Amino acid sequence: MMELTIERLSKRYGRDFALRELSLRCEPGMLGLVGPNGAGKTSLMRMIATLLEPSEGSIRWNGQDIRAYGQALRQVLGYLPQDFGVYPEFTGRQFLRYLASMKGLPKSIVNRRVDEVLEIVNLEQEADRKLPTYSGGMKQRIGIAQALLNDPELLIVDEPTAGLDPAERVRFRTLLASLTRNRIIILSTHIISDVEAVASRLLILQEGRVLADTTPAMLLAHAAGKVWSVTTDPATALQLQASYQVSTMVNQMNGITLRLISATRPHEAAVVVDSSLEEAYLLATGRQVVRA
Ligand SMILES: Nc1ncnc2c1ncn2[C@@H]1O[C@H](COP(=O)(O)OP(=O)(O)OP(=O)(O)O)[C@@H](O)[C@H]1O
Repeated sequence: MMELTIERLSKRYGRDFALRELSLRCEPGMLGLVGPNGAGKTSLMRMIATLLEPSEGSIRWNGQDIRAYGQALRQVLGYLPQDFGVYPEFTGRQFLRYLASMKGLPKSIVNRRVDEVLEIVNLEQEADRKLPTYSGGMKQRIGIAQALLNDPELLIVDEPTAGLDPAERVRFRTLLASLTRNRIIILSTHIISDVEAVASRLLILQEGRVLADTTPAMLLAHAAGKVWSVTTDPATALQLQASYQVSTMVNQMNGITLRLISATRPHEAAVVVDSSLEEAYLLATGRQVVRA
């Protein structure tokens, strides 16, 4: 059995809620946790990882309160925090061996398991280099490697692609996609394309509340017919930008092409286009734009 159940979970700092009455039931697959900075993603993940005490509510793993698991939770949980620091004096391999013993892996299997996780994250070639010589993407892959040492059933990854270049992001995404079988992965990001192809479910948080509990397909379906493209002169483009949510604006030979989000036709020359997931997300989270 693999089931994470969260009921009416809240986190308060003084009078401010970082998270407010969140309820959620997760089964194997990837849950993309998306929302702007400050939405409450890190607070939620730290509470699931038992690093932060909830103000109210419960988190259960297979029916049992996670705090009751104590040390046994280390067998189940893998966590890559947002501010994952590495020890400069270690090589990748030494670092993983060190963490493996910290996590209580039996001595007899440490070396073998470290080799296995190095292979999973494709860092065998670089394993004997010192960590400060790693690129941002390689550091994040070492971060995933350490989270995988215990082959966790619940893997929590907080904003792993921040600071990575596009090629490293794609590579990291592919790596995570390969890990979704037989485990629950919770991945937080404010870059929707990070979870687009891999998340079976999207939880959109805003100001500590669940704005939508949905799937990429459902989010896209909701945006159908509401994304438009129009090519126009610079003055009209500026007017449209002031009145609508604009997702892209590209200078062309014959004017400026805008993609914008609107329930009704925003301009007589506008045509409906297929929505990207990012546009569907903008639609779901966007503030109501007051028409000029
Ligand atoms: N230790 C703290 N003391 C006071 N307020 C806090 C503390 N930690 C977080 N908060 C507040 O709680 C809210 C949610 O923060 P949280 O870090 O969970 O959001 P987030 O979605 O992970 O954002 P980010 O992507 O920036 O980490 C924010 O308004 C934040 O300022």
